[in-house]
Amino acid sequence: MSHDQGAIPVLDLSTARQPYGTFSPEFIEQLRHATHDVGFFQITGYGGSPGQADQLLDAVRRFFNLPLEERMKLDNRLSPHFRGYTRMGTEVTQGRADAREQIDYSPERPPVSSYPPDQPYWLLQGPNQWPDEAFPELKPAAMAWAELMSAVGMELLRAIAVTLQQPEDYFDEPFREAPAWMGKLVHYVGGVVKEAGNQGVGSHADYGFVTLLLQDDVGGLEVKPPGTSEWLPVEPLPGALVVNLGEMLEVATEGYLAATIHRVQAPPPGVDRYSVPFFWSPRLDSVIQPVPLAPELKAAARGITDDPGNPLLASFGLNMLKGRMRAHPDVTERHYPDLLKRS
Ligand SMILES: O=C(O)CCC(=O)C(=O)O
Ligand SMILES: [Fe+2]
Repeated sequence: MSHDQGAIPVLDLSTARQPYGTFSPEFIEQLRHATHDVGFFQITGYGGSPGQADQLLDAVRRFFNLPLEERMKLDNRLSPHFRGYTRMGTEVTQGRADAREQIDYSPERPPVSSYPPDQPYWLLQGPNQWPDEAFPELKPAAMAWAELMSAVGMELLRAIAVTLQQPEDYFDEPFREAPAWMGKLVHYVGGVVKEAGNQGVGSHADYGFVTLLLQDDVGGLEVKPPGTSEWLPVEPLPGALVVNLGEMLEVATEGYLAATIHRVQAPPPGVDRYSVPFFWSPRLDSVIQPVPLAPELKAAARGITDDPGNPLLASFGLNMLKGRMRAHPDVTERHYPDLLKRS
């Protein structure tokens, strides 16, 4: 059963499969509508331990309440892998500061010391930065969330493969062994970052396959469904995750599935908003091949976004690196001035 919120579908992931294991045709039809026609939706019934989501949001809130001096020990400018703490108002989207601070984290893997010049994305691999002394509970909570979200991301992608009339394991291969997911712990403020104005985070699409977003009850997230020009607010729904489609699905399907354009309005002055987006993403060296679409799906494909300011790349690693460099020009300038010239 779905309980849609106005135009925004709400799907119960616990009903996705039938008792004997295959996806339920009813769920697949709801998902096809949600992904192709609307472009984003919310899911409930995604599992996790009781209270896990609320406890994580609470931990995120407590981290951002630590003295700035403690947060700065994780300064992302110290990380050549774009990991750690981004100070308030220093991330850039659409050329403008965002009214948020955040921790970015990904799988803990050893840094790659040398790589071919055409594979610069290996620089994204490496260790995270955590407040081990000031707040030791944050890392296990964030990593447990990433483990849960990886399972949810894989399950959703299997269902999406079925909506595309493919076998359910169609997208499994690029995620094998070393998926390059990324999690963010985010704090938005109102009235603090003057240059940001009302931009919590500017209009963008995410660069992976699917994004699973946990948000508190403040609101401010808005999306633009494919082929429309109006922003729709995504009201917080307790117990649900918001799902966005990323650029890799647009590339793979020639736009039958469009990457969801979204933004966040900064909260009113004095109000704080917390969220935890999780980007379910494949290996850095994966190159996404076109899905062999049946004629009726091909006929409904809208083509790939042709934005000279944001060319979509079939190489996931290059697509992610492009996004990371653009969002964090200070990290890029400090560690990769040559790459900056090349791009
Ligand atoms: O915080 C949110 O609601 C969305 C954040 C987002 O879109 C992002 O970080 O990519
Ligand atoms: Fe996003």
